[in-house]
Amino acid sequence: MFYVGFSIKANLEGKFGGGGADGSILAFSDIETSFAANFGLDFTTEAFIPFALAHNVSFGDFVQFAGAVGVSNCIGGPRLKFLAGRSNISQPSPDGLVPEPTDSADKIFDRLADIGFSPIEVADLLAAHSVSAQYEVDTDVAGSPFDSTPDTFDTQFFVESLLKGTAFTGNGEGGEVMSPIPGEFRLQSDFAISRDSRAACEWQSFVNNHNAMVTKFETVMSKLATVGQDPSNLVDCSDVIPVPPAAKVQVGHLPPGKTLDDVDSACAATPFPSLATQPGPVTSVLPVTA
Ligand code: HEM
Repeated sequence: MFYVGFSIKANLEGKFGGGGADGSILAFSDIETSFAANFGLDFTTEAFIPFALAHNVSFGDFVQFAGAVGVSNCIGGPRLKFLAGRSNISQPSPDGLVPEPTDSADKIFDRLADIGFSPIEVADLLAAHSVSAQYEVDTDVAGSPFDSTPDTFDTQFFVESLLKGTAFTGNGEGGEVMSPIPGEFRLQSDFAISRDSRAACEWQSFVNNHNAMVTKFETVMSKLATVGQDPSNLVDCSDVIPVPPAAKVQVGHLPPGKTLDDVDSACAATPFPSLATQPGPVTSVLPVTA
């Protein structure tokens, strides 16, 4: 839900490449929620639009405000910067700008480079999947989360995404690959990025460093929130964003039953850190209720 339709390349070529973080997904929700990559976001846009209108806030500001408040509710979450003052005039984004779970790492890195993000920054952004679940990739297992602690903004997503996959949680279609824990859903895109040499060391660096993960996420989210905008025209209203509950742990753990042998080490420069295995029986992960 944080994505922005924008293309530096198209804009340079004189074509409309999307207005960036301009709230066009709310202004033109009927058009943009019909794009395959935005499937299911109609529930969110329907909920957001009346709030933004009732409080006379631009759609672009409202999307960023809702995202910042949303993640601030998560234990260990970031306190995202919130800049206000985006214009409420936008055009519908072109289709095809939002990455899909079936995309290769090359395709995603090219797409994100076209809005100004490096592969390392893509890894930083994907901390968002620490508090995420899927509802639309496989509706039969709606709510299956991307890590075993979807209510906590912790490093488990980075740990568990590097474990060898053993079984499908869903039907294995639409961008699902095998996950290491029953009930956990793994996107092919996360699998590919976590093991790609351009992002793998950044990805691995977070497994035992919660603060670095949060700080880097805050930085890249500031950038994402102003794609297509001139930040000097916006006013810093970050004081209105709540302070998230503090993280309980800095270092991730291997889930019960897993050892370092189950890790796909993908960073050539540094060995995977020696994480403890959580004691107890092997469990499965329950779906998140929306
Ligand atoms: C880089 C490529 C990315 C791909 C291919 C991707 C793909 C996906 C997919 C397929 C889902 C499940 C949607 C559903 O079935 O309901 C999802 C969920 C989510 N993603 Fe991403 N994502 C990417 C990057 C990001 C980024 C950069 C952010 C934020 C900074 C983000 C935030 C989220 C959130 C918050 C959810 C959970 C939505 C919910 O719980 O309803 N994703 N992502």
